[in-house]
Amino acid sequence: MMQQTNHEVHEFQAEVKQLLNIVIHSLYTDREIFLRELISNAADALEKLRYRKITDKELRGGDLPLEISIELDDKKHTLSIADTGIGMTRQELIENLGTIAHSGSKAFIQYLSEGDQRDVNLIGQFGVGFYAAFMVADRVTVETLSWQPDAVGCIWQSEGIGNYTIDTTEGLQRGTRITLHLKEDAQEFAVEATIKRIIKQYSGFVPFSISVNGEKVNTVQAIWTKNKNEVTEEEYTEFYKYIANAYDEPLMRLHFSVDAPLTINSLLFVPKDNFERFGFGRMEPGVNLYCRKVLIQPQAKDILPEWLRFIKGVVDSEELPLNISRETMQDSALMAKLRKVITGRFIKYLNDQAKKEPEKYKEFWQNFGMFIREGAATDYINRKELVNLLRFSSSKAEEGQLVSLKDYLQRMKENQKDIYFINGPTKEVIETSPYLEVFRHQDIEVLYTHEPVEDYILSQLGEYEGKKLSSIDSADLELPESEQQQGEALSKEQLDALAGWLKEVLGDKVTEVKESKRLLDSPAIVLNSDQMTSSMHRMMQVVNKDINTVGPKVLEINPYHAMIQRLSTLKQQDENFARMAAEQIFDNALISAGLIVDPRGIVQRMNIILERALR
Ligand SMILES: Nc1ncnc2c1ncn2[C@@H]1O[C@H](COP(=O)(O)OP(=O)(O)OP(=O)(O)O)[C@@H](O)[C@H]1O
Repeated sequence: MMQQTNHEVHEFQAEVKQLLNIVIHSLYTDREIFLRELISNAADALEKLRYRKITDKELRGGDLPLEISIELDDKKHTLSIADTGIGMTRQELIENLGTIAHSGSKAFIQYLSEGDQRDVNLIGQFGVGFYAAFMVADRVTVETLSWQPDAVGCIWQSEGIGNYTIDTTEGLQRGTRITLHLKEDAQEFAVEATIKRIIKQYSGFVPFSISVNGEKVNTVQAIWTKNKNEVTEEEYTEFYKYIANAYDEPLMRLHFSVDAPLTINSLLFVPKDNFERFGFGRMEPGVNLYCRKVLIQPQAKDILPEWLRFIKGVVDSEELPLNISRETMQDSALMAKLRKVITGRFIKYLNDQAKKEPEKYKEFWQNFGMFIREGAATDYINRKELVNLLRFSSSKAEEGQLVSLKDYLQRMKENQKDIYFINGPTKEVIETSPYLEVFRHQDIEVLYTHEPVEDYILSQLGEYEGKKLSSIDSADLELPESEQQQGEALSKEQLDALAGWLKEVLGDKVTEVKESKRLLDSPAIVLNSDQMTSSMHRMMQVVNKDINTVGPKVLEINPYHAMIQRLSTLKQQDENFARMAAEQIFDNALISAGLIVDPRGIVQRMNIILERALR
């Protein structure tokens, strides 16, 4: 190996420079969060060491107590925070404190640099925590020695502008000491009372001893192993803030213990916000796996199904062997059992919440409904229960009111065989579409779906409690019996002739043209004869970047509609113009179905039609 030079100058990665620039040059009210970020990194390093101790015999400083010590010097205006965790090698220093690896962080920096008063409190959630030190310091020194027996002690230093240096050094003990040389306007952070208050506020639940100038300031406790009535609301909230890296209160909480088939103590939280909704990329799982209060795996991947990645919390099971390796964890029967119990319990909890606290469930649904839908679409084991958690708006729901399949079932008409649904981007758009006409007329409720995945779930499901689930843009729909429409209509012969002619004009775009039994006010409607709904077709158009991927449609026409009657006459008098009108009627129907139509043809046609109308 090449001899390392003692002194090296490195440049920060471009994203880090950008981030530091934001951190240094903007004024934030909550600068004190920097401390929580550093404490949380120290605690992570200690957790990792605790794990190493179980798996690696060859470990430096095996007898050192696992703790965090903060030293303040209000004369020199410094704050230092030391931990006896895993430390970092020279290479790790370069990777960890010179670059940003997490892809979500890049999106986050983008977000921060776009607004004036962006919420910098989000910093901790995007893996850029360490750099928060530069909110209060104009120089930061990191002294560190890795747990690995052959590692060399290193000193990292930077003023947060452009570059940093690394030197090697002797005489360090295992772990990391970070020293902040406080800015002139941040010298309150060398005051003992201030620091103690901040620790109490943000880091009360760090599971390692924290001392300030030699005096211990926190009480270490694993509240998930306690009884519910022994834990206060404040303790729960504080614990949540600690494990979820959050600054607010959780939306929901589930604390439970089971003894069979496994001994489990678990404390799970649903956060207030869902960052995935805002385009910050896919969330990492947020549940830590413990065995008798010892962290076995942080952010464990296999303890919950993927769609539950929004949950933060702790699962502690006595049956987990302490030295279980991450590989065996993945496919062990034990993990599968744990996953089954916890997932089942959480789904049941949500169902109970929906009954007990409907308003809260509504808030949950608005933020996290996407995960429930994902679960219902992908998790075959739990689909049956997840379906009960789905919510929809509907033709009978008030603005903002949510309807479950069960609600629908309860108020269904006696002779009604199907549960009807229809897709569309919003409630307003759906309610002006022709699909609803006959259902509104007969006072039959229709559920509204807004995402293709909902249509996918409902069609996969096929039926609910013995009632068929039917999309009302389907061609072969068994319509409820309705009374004959009144008024003037095309005769049977006229209708057949018009339908035949339309089929010829529209060619491959339609499989069939026929009289509609479901229209009252609209001239025509397009329907699907495959198993897809129009929103699924639309998604295909977008994914394939080709609007022609929509298969042929069934076109139904309304013989009572004046436009259809005139078209029937016009096709004899001026066939060219009638063809144009027919194509326009068809395109209008596609648009009503929410499909993408080539605007060029429409505009050209509309100009000719308008010119004639304005004559
Ligand atoms: N005290 C420490 N001991 C050992 N490694 C550390 C320490 N502080 C930081 N690191 C390393 O530096 C990396 C970057 O830290 P940073 O706070 O920027 O992000 P993070 O900790 O990964 O993300 P988050 O703050 O969201 O937990 C950490 O992942 C860790 O590997």
